[in-house]
Amino acid sequence: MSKTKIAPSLLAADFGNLQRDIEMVNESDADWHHIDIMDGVFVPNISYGMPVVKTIAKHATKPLDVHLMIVDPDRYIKTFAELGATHLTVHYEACTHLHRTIQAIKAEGMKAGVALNPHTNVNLLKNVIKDLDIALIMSVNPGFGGQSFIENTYEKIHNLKELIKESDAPTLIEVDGGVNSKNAKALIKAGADALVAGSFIFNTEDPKQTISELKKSTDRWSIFEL
Ligand SMILES: O=C(CO)[C@H](O)[C@H](O)COP(=O)(O)O
Repeated sequence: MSKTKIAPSLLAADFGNLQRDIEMVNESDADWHHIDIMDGVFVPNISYGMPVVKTIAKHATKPLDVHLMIVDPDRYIKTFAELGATHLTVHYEACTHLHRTIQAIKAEGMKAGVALNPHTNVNLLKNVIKDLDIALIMSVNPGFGGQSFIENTYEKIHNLKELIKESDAPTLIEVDGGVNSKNAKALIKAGADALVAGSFIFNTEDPKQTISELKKSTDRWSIFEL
């Protein structure tokens, strides 16, 4: 089993000290910066837009894992590529022509991801799974940080892992929402390859240390214990 990626969600960072928090992630054991874009239409919240992403990209030294919680994401694929996104994830529920959208993301040189809301069945990815670099399972209803983890996520991850294996697809499973040190082991056991965590990391005294402990635990579980 390969090592689990850790992606701190900058939604929970201190925006008055954004550069400091980005540099903390740079220097930490995290693998990716996770960037949540919310439009107030697809989800009932607005996060931040292009000027902030540009600032993040200017200071970040790790891959930029951008999660678009917006309607009609095709309009912004090129823009996010130009801003420096390395991974671009769109929502299944927001795409009428999902196959075309995935190809457009790849054509811009980015890894392509598709996110599923908690109610969306993983089997709906069957016809695109081989094209996907990332399948992101939302373990909360998207729109806000700090929500409680939804328990049926484990079963969804398990079913998605089966689909990936059956299809011989290269897809990583990313989990986002309410992730912490208590549920991380079960998530990896179910098949998660990447964990997004916001409040669990940034609401601690020493976020860098929290990342380090999470990374060490997940490495151990990935390699020795599961
Ligand atoms: O996509 C998101 C919200 O829609 C966030 O990435 C997610 O909620 C992470 O925050 P937390 O770890 O605090 O739950």
